[in-house]
Amino acid sequence: MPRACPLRTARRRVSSTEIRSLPLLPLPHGVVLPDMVVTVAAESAAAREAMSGRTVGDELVAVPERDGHFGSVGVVVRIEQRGQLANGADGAVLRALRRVRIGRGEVAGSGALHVAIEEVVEPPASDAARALAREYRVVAEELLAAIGSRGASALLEGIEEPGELADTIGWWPELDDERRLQLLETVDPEARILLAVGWAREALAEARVTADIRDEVNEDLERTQREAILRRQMKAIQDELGEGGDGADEFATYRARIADGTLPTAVAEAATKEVDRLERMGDQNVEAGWIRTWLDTVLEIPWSTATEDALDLDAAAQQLDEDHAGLEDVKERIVEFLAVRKLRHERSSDLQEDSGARRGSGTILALVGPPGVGKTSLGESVARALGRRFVRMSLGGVRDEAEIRGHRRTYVGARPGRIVRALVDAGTRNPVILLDEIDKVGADWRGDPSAALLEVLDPAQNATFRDHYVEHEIDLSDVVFIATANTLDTIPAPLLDRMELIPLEGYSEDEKVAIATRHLLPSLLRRNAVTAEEVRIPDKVIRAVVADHTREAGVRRLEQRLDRLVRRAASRLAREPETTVVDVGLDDLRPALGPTPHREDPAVRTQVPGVATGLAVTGAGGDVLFVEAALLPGEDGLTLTGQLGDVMKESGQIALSYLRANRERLGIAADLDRTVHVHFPAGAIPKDGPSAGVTMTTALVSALTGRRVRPDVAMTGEVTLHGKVLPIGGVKEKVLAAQRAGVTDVILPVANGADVDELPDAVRDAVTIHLVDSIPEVLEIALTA
Ligand SMILES: Nc1ncnc2c1ncn2[C@@H]1O[C@H](COP(=O)(O)OP(=O)(O)OP(=O)(O)O)[C@@H](O)[C@H]1O
Repeated sequence: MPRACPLRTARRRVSSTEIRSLPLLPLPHGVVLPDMVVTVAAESAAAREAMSGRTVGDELVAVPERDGHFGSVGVVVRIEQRGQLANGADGAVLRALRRVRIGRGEVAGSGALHVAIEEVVEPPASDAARALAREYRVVAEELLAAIGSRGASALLEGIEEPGELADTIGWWPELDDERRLQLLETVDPEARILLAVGWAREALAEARVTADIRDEVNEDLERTQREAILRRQMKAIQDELGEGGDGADEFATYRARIADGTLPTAVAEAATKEVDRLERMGDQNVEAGWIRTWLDTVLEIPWSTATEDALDLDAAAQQLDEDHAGLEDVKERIVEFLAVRKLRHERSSDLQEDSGARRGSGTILALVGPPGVGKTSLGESVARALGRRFVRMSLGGVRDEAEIRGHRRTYVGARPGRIVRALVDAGTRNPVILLDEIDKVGADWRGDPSAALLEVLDPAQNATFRDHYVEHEIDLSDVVFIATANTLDTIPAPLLDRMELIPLEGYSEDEKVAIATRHLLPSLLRRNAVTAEEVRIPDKVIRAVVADHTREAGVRRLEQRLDRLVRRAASRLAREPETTVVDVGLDDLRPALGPTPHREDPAVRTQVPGVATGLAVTGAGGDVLFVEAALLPGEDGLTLTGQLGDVMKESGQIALSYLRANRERLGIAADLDRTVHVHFPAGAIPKDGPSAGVTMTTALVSALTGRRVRPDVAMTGEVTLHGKVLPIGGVKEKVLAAQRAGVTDVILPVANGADVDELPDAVRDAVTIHLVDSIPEVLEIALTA
């Protein structure tokens, strides 16, 4: 809120410290900022008095007046012109010169109110203000370009001072008066340019959305008009050829399609009405195009076309095995899911009363895991096993409810939502629809797509799903929905409740090599039209690609790298007729794939005391992360940096409190009443969770005692105030990440013992797992002597 102070009208002489006084021109509407030229009507008595007897060249001070209060800052204005305005009122053209603070007021002999003004001396611009000014220039130019007013940016060119530049945001016509007032009263140039940058960015975002909507509308209108013109031309040509193109054929075709008995009665009736309307309307009407699009959509929806389910569970299990190496648990759970479906199907007549149980499967499978672990391809396998069509629907970045449920037909550019489009793509009413990246659905002012998804996924409601565009109920109860997600954190709870979660973890090196030889390579060879006899890639080469040229939880990048090797070999075969076999060896990796990518190496990072190697799970799988701790002079306290969430900050506090309480036992001689700084590098990535507790504590003890952390040790675990180590999630992901980073020893909470038993043998052979119960045990293993 702008600051306002009641006008003080003490009848006394202006004190000598107040520099000068000027007649006060009240501004009940609008705000005048320095450098503006404005026309003002002397409407109120106060304004008339202020202007009476003033001529061109005289100065006044213009001060915003709101609810009988004057602001504390005004602008000195010079009269440029006097005269009558178009409405007969007395008026003047004023040029605003500079900001001044308003002091005491006094009524002069003429009856006009004079106020003392104090010149504002702006401090020299700081570096921060100059940086903001540069930023402002960039944003303002983009803003002007977005509204098609590029030339106007020249106006900013001559303005050097950040404070002056900030005032130009006041010219933006959409800026409201309250903000203009705030701008006027913000005397500090750095604070002012900061405001201007923020508002300019906001205006830019709005202008972009408006431009997008305009483009969409124009595009649709253009398309409709173009279609109308083409139809007219087609008709003219048909007339010329004597083919009697009076459109009768088109209507007859629509009517025949409606009459073929596949549409539900209500839909058939509505469609017939639309054909009648179209027939009456004539091609010139833009609406004709919209009706045709609607009819085409409705007629394309597979209202009653369905595939017959193959419910042979052994065949399904075999299909899943053929398509995927490993993943035994996952495949087993999918077969269980199919078994339940089969039972429901067979017993559906017994379940007549319970419509929820009768319809569909009741639950939705959700495959959750890092990228490239085979979630999409498992979905495809399920479709193949059931003998159903498969459609993938990517939900990444969907923020608009209409994306799911369609736009109403009254909306220009309306079209059906993705669910309907997926059914049309499948061509059957009972496909497998993969809702890809359900964790990336977001909500904003356009509505919440997850509400629409909830309806789609709810067996009690999805038999009567309504798309806004189609305007009729569509039965989705026979669709099998499978969702995929990288993480559960961002999935709204009500959606999660509907889903049966199947976690997929990352693959170990051996598993990756097996997937590559059994699945990826054969299909890559086929795709590049060569055989395994012609292009030979031995296991040791694949292993080297896995270990040195990829660093991922899944096999997506591995597939790309192998594809590059196969393509190079295939192109050699094509170019050199004398070559019949290409043996890809270790020496070929560097020329084909480039140097091995740079790694954050724990051995390098932990060369100084105060750095410990932790393990974390991100949306992309497991990863190592380093925690740095340092002791600084200053007040006692804890500084945590690196974009940490609240839970992580709390575990920092816990670590420090534990150290304070156990100083002697831990051999800490350093003074703990100083500032302790803990930083998580990769500061651009937000991090949260309690599992970095042991890593923080270890880094702190290392910094405080000067003992380095062993370079080959990585750790994870939550810590309590008493130094107990509690269990954490994502053990397999974390251990695999440690192995990829060349770590040989991993410290885990003892309560995670069961997870360790589940690790592949090869992984357990490669790294030594230490199960610990308390911090002293961690330090014993992790710190060097
Ligand atoms: N266990 C496996 N056996 C055989 N092939 C696999 C296995 N896991 C992954 N793949 C293959 O790896 C490739 C990438 O898998 P897919 O696209 O299914 O990953 P995803 O988990 O869906 O990833 P994203 O989350 O990025 O969509 C595919 O070619 C897939 O066939």
